[in-house]
Amino acid sequence: MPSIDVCYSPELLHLYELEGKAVVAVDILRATSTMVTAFAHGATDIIPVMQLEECRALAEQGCLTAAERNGIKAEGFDLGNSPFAYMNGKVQGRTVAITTTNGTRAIRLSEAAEEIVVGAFLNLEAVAEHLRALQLDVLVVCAGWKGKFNLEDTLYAGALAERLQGEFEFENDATLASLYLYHAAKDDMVTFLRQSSHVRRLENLEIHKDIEFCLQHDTYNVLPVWKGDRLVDLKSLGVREFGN
Ligand SMILES: O=C(O)[C@H](CS(=O)(=O)O)OP(=O)(O)O
Ligand SMILES: [Mg+2]
Repeated sequence: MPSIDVCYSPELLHLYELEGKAVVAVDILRATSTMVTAFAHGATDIIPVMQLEECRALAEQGCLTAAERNGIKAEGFDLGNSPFAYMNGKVQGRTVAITTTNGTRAIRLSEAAEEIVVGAFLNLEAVAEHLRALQLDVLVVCAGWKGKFNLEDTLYAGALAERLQGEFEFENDATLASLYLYHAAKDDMVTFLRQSSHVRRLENLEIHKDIEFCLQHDTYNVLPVWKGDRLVDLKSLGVREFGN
């Protein structure tokens, strides 16, 4: 039986073997939720990069550029990190180059893995289905916040563990702890997260709508995976609700 484990921060990745594993990179608020939304609304591919300058330079290759630092859209870029900015047709048929505070870092630091999948509550079942078919050991890599633990990515790890329970062995207590937290939170995650650091940090930025949206389960049948130097959607393009 394959296993599932959870790494609470990209800074802890040196403790884990990535070779031969499937990494699920997650940054619920908001980078990976936004990437999933971008694919659901027609983005052809996404290039996650770590630095603002690297991202800016990709405009010359015809990319739409998206950048966020500390919750705010960085100046001079086409888009920020709100999923709602990706729903208006702007990304249809386009390559999006994106850099965010935490999420793009989690993806790029996982490149030694056999497979990198981008996870969010929005595409939870699409990722679970893919992992069942792959039969590789899984490591959920939480983006956290600036190297530290966060609650929302841990809840996602718990939700994925719940979907895979019985089919994947729980590698250690990190998976179990994530699952217990998810059980405590799942009936009302918005309230559960009210005291969390991200929600408190960004409460003045009026992103409550974003938070509620990013906590919705199974909205999109989208499966972003790392291919070469970018993310592509294995389920291909277009706006689809789950099950269609
Ligand atoms: O835009 C976000 O939600 C966060 C901002 S912050 O780092 O929590 O201030 O960035 P992300 O890379 O999506 O975690
Ligand atoms: Mg985050």
